Order: sequence, then structure tokens, then C-alpha cells
Amino acid sequence: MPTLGQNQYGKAENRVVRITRDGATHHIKDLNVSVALSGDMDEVHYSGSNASVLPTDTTKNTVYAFAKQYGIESAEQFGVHLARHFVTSQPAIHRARIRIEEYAWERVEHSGEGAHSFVRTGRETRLAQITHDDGGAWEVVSGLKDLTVMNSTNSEFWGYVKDKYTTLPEAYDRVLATEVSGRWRFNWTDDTQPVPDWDESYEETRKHLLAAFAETYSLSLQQTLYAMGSRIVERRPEIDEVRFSLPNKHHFLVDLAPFGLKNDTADSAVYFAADRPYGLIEATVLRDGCDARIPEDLTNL
Ligand SMILES: O=c1[nH]c(=O)c2[nH]c(=O)[nH]c2[nH]1
Repeated sequence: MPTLGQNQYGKAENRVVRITRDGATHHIKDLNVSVALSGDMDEVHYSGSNASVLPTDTTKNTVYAFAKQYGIESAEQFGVHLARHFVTSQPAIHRARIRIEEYAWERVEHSGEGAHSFVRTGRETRLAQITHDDGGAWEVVSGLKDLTVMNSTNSEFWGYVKDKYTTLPEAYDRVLATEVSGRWRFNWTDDTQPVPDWDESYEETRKHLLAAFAETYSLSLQQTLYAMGSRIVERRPEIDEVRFSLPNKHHFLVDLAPFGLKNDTADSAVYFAADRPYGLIEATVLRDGCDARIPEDLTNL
């Protein structure tokens, strides 16, 4: 009979977000936690007996419950706590390996109330598309992708259509997070016009987009999108058209009631950050009287 070699199991990529509130100042911990356990696991492989198997689902629940109950001081401290728990509480488990990725967020500086707006550090890509034809016409479209932002409050979603398939509970204080993909078209179209300062325009447009995201008390991501686009068109005279594609990166409050833990939005709430499926909100915002030229599907630009 072939021999079983090294083996391990557990729940990988538990996306856990913990948001603490210090008055109007919020703090985020955002981790991707993978659990791999090993020990006396021959039987489950050879005969299918689960007598020594702590379900991977339980390892997932433990991650969320520990995040709520004990907090996340650091990835290392959290991992030590989890690993010790699995090894000391389960006689069949002799080794626990916890891998953690931590995603860093920095605050969006804005003039609105409160400190609850964040941008994921160091991930966005700046984009440009330049088209010139021999009639002398120019079209410049700039943009960005992978700019991940989050408001940990000031977002609601309610009053929507309900049919027999609607189960979504109305939300009066939810996390609003998205990975901005945006393109904006300049009205510089021929060499007789002064050339925009491309770098300054990019920096300012990005700032307006972030400020509108942070300062809009949002009743829907659609409303936030329009606020971002209209702020750019209003404040940047060199831009006539803006299109955004905004995935709604859902954060679901984890139900910790089965473990006797309350998990309210009010403080230290623990969320499951889902990566799919996601709502996808897309729209163009135009200066009055201008035509739309940016294609519907931004992946084509
Ligand atoms: O901001 C939102 N807009 C929607 O259209 C929508 N639909 C949904 O299920 N959640 C949300 N959130």
C-alpha cells in the first residue's frame, strides 16, 4: 500500500477586516489569514474517518472569533495566538502554520467630518492613451486602475426595490469599499491649444476623486460615483468626460452569535471581505454639452 507523505489542511485566505472606532477616528486591520494544520491525519486519508479532523470551517470561524474577541495587535501576535490555540486545544494536531498577509491602508486627507476614509497603499497604476491622426487631431485619455479605497462609515443602502428574490437587509451604517478604475478625457484636441500640465492634472484629479469619495455621505455607490465624476468635471476645466468602473467590494459583518460574541458595527466589528461576486457600478459623467467618447468597457482602454 502506498505510504502517505507530508500532509496538512485548513482554511486558506480568510479575509478578515476589523474596524475599531475611537470617536470619529476609525482604525482598520485588514488581513488575509491562511491556516494549515498537521498531525495524526493518517486515518482520514486512508479510511475516510474524520474522528481527528477539526473542520476547516471551524478554523475559519476561529480566525473571525479571535479577531473579535482578542483583537489584532499585529499579524505576528495574531498568528502566534491562533497557532498556539490549534496545537494546544486539539490532541491530534501537532503543528499549525499560520500565514498572514496584511494590507496597509493610509488615511485620505479631506475637509469633511471624521477620519473614516482610507486608501490602500502602493497599488494603483496610472494609465494614458494618446491618439493622433494625420488631420492633426489629438485625443488624450488618462486614468488609473487598482486604487482601493474604503469608508468605514457614512454609507447606507436602503429603500431599494424588493421582489420575491430580494433577501438583502437594508443597511444604515455599512462599509463602502471599491477598487477604482477611472478614465478621463482631455479637451485638448489640437496643437493650437495650450498643452495641459499632465502630471499636475493627474495629481489633482486623483485628489478630487479621493476627496469626493471621502466627503460624500453615500446612499449608494452610484451616488458616490457621480459625486466623484462631477467633482472632477467641475474642478478640472481641461477634462470633459470621466468614466468609472467601481466594483462594490462587499464587507459582511460576521455572525459570531453562535460563539456568544456580539459583533455590532458600533465598535471593533469584524467583517468578512468577500472578493466575489461583487456589484459592479459603472457610469460616465460629462461636462454639459460634451459628447461621450470613452468606451463603455474600460478594459478596452
Ligand atoms: O451601493 C449599492 N448599489 C447597489 O445598486 C447595490 N445593490 C446591492 O445589492 N448593494 C448595493 N449597493
